[in-house]
Parts: sequence; C-alpha cells; structure tokens
Amino acid sequence: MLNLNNVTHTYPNGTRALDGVTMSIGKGLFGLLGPNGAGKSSLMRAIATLQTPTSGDIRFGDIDVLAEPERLRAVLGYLPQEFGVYPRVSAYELLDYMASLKGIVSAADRRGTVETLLVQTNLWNVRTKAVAGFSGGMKRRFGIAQALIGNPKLIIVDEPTAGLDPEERNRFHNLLVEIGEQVTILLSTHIVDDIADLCPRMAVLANGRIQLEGAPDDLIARSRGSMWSKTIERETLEEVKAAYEVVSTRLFAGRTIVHVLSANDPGNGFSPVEGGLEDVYLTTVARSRTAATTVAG
Ligand SMILES: Nc1ncnc2c1ncn2[C@@H]1O[C@H](COP(=O)(O)OP(=O)(O)OP(=O)(O)O)[C@@H](O)[C@H]1O
Repeated sequence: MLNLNNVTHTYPNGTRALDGVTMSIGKGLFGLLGPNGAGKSSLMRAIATLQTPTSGDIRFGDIDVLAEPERLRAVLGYLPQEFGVYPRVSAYELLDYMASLKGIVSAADRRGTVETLLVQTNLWNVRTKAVAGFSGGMKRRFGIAQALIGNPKLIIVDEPTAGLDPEERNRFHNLLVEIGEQVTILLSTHIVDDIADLCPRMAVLANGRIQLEGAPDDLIARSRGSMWSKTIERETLEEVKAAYEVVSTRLFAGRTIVHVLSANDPGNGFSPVEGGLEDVYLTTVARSRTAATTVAG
C-alpha cells in the first residue's frame, strides 16, 4: 500500500504545486488524472524520490519514502514522460547495461532478466536494433521493459500513451494490465480514456489538490441525474454557455451536442444523459478553477 499524507510542495519561486495531498493506493492500476500544471509530475517525482516535498509523509508498505529513499528505489520502476536521447546501441545491450546499473551482477541472471523482458514487451524480434531508431510505441514498450528490471513492487508511469497510434496504445494498455495484477502501478495522464479503460481506481488532481477519488463507475454514478444534453446550432453556443453550466461540447455529424450540469430539469429541450468519465472530469476541473478564482478573488 502506498500512503500519502498531507504532501505539500512549494517551489522556490512560490508556486505551490502540491497542496496537502492525502491518499492511499493499493495493488493494481491507479489513475491520476489532471490538466496541465495540476501537479501530477511534481507528485510522481516526490513518490519516485527525485524531489523531496516541502512537507508531508510518504510511505510504501513499511518504507518511510522520505527518510529511506534508497529502500524505495530498490523496489521502484519509473517510466518518465521523456527519456531524452537514446544512445545508438541495441535494445538488448541497453537493457543489459541498465540491469547491471540496477545491481544484477551475474551475467546469467542478467541474460535471464533481459530476455524475459524483451519477450514480455514484444521487443524480442527487434532486440538487435538501435533503440534510437524505434517508433514511439516501441520506445514506450522499451521504457516499460527498463522500468520492470528487478521486479519492482511500485511502478510509476508518467503520460504513457501520448502520441501512440491506437494499435500501440492498445498493446501498451494490455501490457500494463498484465503487470498490474501483481504490483502497484500509478499512472499519470490527462487522457480520460486511458483511465476509463485501465484503472479500477482513480483520482483527479487539480490545483495541487485531490479533487475527487474513487472507482470510475462510482464517480460516474454519483453524477447521475445532474447531467443534461441537447443538440444545438453552433451559433447559439455562446448563448447556451451564458445560461447554463456547460460541461462539455462536442461535434456529431456537423452539429454541436452540449452537456450541461443542473440539479433540476433545465427544460428548454434538454434531456437527461448519463455523463461519462470525461464529463465527471471536466466538471471537477471546472469547479476547482472556480473555487481557486473565488479564493484568489
Ligand atoms: N521546477 C519548477 N519550478 C517552479 N515551478 C514549477 C517547477 N516545476 C513545476 N512547476 C509548477 O508547478 C505546477 C505543477 O507542475 P507539474 O509539472 O507538477 O504539473 P503537471 O500536472 O505534471 O503538468 P503537465 O501535465 O503539464 O506535465 C505548475 O504550475 C508548474 O508551472
């Protein structure tokens, strides 16, 4: 179990990126969803021991993460957003090198680890090719392979599917689900579908705070009865926005469908709709913005 208690991080320029984050994360895939600048990377870096929060407490099982970072690193796999430049060596050689950095000293053990990971991430057939020449999806899978060296118990994955085509994204998702059966995986993203497809539990982070936490289905159910939909002409969108709390707008066959939030039937041609996770997310983010403005004002 990963436990965060009142984790706060203020950067030297005064930006409060994390503001009293408290949550518990068990085994399986946990999704952390939030808009740009919400504090996701700051939180990931704090848990991965790359940055010490200003205050608060982080524990993983019996490990006090802030006091014993090296114990956490021994059981951590981290896949950052960007790896930077890959050297022009083969996937096999690079993984072998990373395994030796992780402390697997016996060549036979390393061979076993590297070969298993290359097969698991479906990179066996390209193991002699340079990682620098891999496609985006192959690089992401290589990233997971390196994050899995040494059987980590906690895996942190930052924005994993950005830029992947649907087939690669699907392949990557299946890989995460397979791994997630045995370990804790914390997945940070601003792509709602990634969470909806993968994560039995999730939280929404905005303005450095956890705004919402639970199972995606429960969060959707909680919004039941308050979401209304109508198909409108594009030209009337501004009017609708002025009159209602518009959560989302999307185009369908050239017309605009709006979803609005209202505790009572707004009438006027609106019909009740089961909001999806995207609606729940957008509502939460919009409300956190309003709250932040109110506080600031
Ligand atoms: N090194 C830093 N110094 C000062 N401010 C920072 C620093 N890193 C991040 N911030 C600020 O802290 C806030 C949270 O940033 P963070 O990168 O954690 O958000 P994020 O949710 O990961 O965003 P994104 O999805 O864009 O990566 C933002 O306002 C950001 O500008």
